[in-house]
Order: sequence, then C-alpha cells, then structure tokens
Amino acid sequence: MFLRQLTALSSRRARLLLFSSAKPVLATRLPLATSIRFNSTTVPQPQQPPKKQEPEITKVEPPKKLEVEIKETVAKPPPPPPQREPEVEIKESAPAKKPEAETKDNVSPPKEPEPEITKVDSPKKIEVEIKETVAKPPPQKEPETEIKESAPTKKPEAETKDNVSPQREPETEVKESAPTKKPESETKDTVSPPKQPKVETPTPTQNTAAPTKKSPANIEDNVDSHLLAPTEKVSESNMHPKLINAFIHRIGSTFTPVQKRCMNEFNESETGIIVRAKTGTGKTFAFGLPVMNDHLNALDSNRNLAKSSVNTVIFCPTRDLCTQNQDALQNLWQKASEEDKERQHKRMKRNKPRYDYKNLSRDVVTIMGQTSIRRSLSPFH
Ligand SMILES: Nc1ncnc2c1ncn2[C@@H]1O[C@H](COP(=O)(O)OP(=O)(O)OP(=O)(O)O)[C@@H](O)[C@H]1O
Repeated sequence: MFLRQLTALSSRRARLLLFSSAKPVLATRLPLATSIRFNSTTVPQPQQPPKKQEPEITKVEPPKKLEVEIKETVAKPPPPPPQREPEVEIKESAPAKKPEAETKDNVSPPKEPEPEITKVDSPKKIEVEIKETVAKPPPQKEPETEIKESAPTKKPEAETKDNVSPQREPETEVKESAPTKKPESETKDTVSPPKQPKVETPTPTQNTAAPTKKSPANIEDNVDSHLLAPTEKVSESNMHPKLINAFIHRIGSTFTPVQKRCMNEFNESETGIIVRAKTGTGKTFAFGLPVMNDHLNALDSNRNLAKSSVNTVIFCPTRDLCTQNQDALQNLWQKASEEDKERQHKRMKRNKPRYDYKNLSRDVVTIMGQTSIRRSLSPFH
C-alpha cells in the first residue's frame, strides 16, 4: 500500500512537475514530502492525501487563473478601440452638425476653412487701408504747397525763403522796408523752413567787437532778422559785474534771443534744458554765459573750492567745433577773470599765491579725443 501510494504520488508529482513551471515545482515538493510522512504514520486514512493533493491542484490553478486574468487585461485594451471608433464617428458626424471643438485629430477639415477666411479678409482690409492712405497724402501735400505759394501774395510777411523767384521779389521788398519799421521782418536770404515761431537766432547787428571767427554780417546772411534783434541790454542783466563788463568789451552790448532765453531757463531749470537753434545764433554763449556766471559767483564765495573742482564739461561732436567753442569761451573768460589775475599777480609778488595764475588763465581747457587727457588736464593738477 505504501509503495502504491508512493508510486501514485510520484506519478502525480511527475504530472505536477510536467505541468508546473520551475518556480511552482519547488513549492509543490515540500507539501508532498510532508504528506508522505503523515501517510507513513496514519496508514488507515488513505483518503486524506488526495485531499491534500487537491490544494496542490488548486495551487496550480491560480497561475492559470492569473493567466486568464492577464489575458483579460490584455484583452481589455481592445475594448478602448471600439470606444475610439464611436468617438471617431462622433467626430466625423460632429463637423457635419456643428463646429463644437470636441475632437482633435479630425477637426482639421472644419477649422481650415475658418482661418483661410480670416486671412483673406485681413489682407484685403489692409490693402484697402493702404490704398486709402496712399491716396490721401497727395491732396494734403498739394494744398500745403499752394499755401506756401499763396502766402507771399496774401501777406507781405514773407515767411518762406527757398521758394520760387516771384515769391522772393516781394520778400526782398519787405526786407528793405522792414528795417524802417521794426525788426519784424523774419526772412532774409536762406531760411528754408516756413515756420520758425521760436526765438532761436542771434542779433549781431550791433556787435561792437566779435573776436571769434564769425562776423555779424555772416550771421545776418543765415538768420532771420527778427531773431537778430537785440532783446535785452547786457548792462541791465543780473549777471556777475565782471562778466557783464567782459561781454560788453569783447562780444556785444545786447543778448541774442537764444542767449536771453537760455540764461533764464538755465538758472531756473533743475533738470537741464535742450536748445535747438541755427548756426550763428549765439548758442556758444547761450550756455557759456550761465556757466561763467556760476563760476564767478563760486569764486566769490569760495575760491579754493571753485579752483579745485571742475565746474563744467562741454562735449563737442567735432574737433573744429571744440576749438571754436574753446576760443570763444576762453576769450570771454580771460577778460572776465582779468581782475582776479591782477590780484594774483600782487599776491605772487608777496609770495603768497593762493592759486596759480597760469591755471586761471587756462580755466577753459580743451580736451581732444586723440590727445593725452593727463596732458590736457595738467592745469588742474
Ligand atoms: N550777443 C551777441 N552780440 C553780438 N555778437 C554775438 C553775440 N553772441 C554771439 N555773437 C557772435 O556771433 C558769432 C556766432 O556766435 P556763436 O558761435 O556762439 O553761434 P552758434 O550758434 O554757436 O554757431 P554754431 O552753431 O556754428 O556753433 C560769434 O562771432 C559771436 O562772437
């Protein structure tokens, strides 16, 4: 009996080994060994071992179930495709019904026509607008030219200058009559722009001494006459007395409009000013006078401080303009600081120089872009 059971078990074991894989085999061997021991002790119960063997079979079954489950899980993905198919159908049907943006892959056919329509509409509108804008300017320019041409005929206040010769003839007449009336005549020879309401040109008509390169005659050739009219006497200004005397002696007795206006704006402004004026209108002294005035006042209050610090830095775009400004400012400043130089001479004779005469004579220093800065700033060292 025992041998028969063993053979039966061994045959089942062999079946189990045959049907089971490597890992489940190890798990099945142990229960078989235990069952054999029990059988050896309790021989009269031959039916129990088959019951114990049943769980072994059940153990083998679970892997099958797992396999089935796995198959089911693998088989589940196919159902989604059927779900997608109806989506596709809905998508296909959706465009036919309405363009509600529910689909993504197949929406292209309905969406494509929409942007095309918008794109087509926009360029058409732009083209129309461009055509309209292009068509507008010509009528605007024409009336302007007409106004310019008609302006001299209407009024003798010849504002334009570069226009046709018939227009210049009345202008010349106005210019000749203007001096008899007042400096209201605005145009003279070469002013091209029609509008120049701002006071920006100088009045070197009464220049007593203009040591710089430009002469009053040259200024009058390039500047409107009313802008050249004297606006304020230098002697009546609030500038430093030394500067007033120097300006009257070296430059003139009246300010140009630019100079007068810049003097006021320069003193009142805390952020700075930007001035635009034609050539020869006196811009150099327009900013030079306020600077020198402040420097002279600083010298009166604290000479050592004014001497040891750089008061103003002037940037010029060209070398020629730099030399012109330096010559003009130096010429005026030498005269304005002349009295101080005499005092210095006296102090130097007494061997008590407080500040150098040479330095003061070169307070207006020119620094070119290609020259040594240390050499140019030597007077300040
Ligand atoms: N108030 C004034 N009275 C008489 N002459 C003046 C006066 N101001 C300047 N000038 C003279 O007018 C000439 C031109 O002046 P300035 O060089 O300052 O003009 P500008 O506007 O700076 O010219 P640019 O734009 O060429 O530099 C100079 O010879 C100068 O001496």
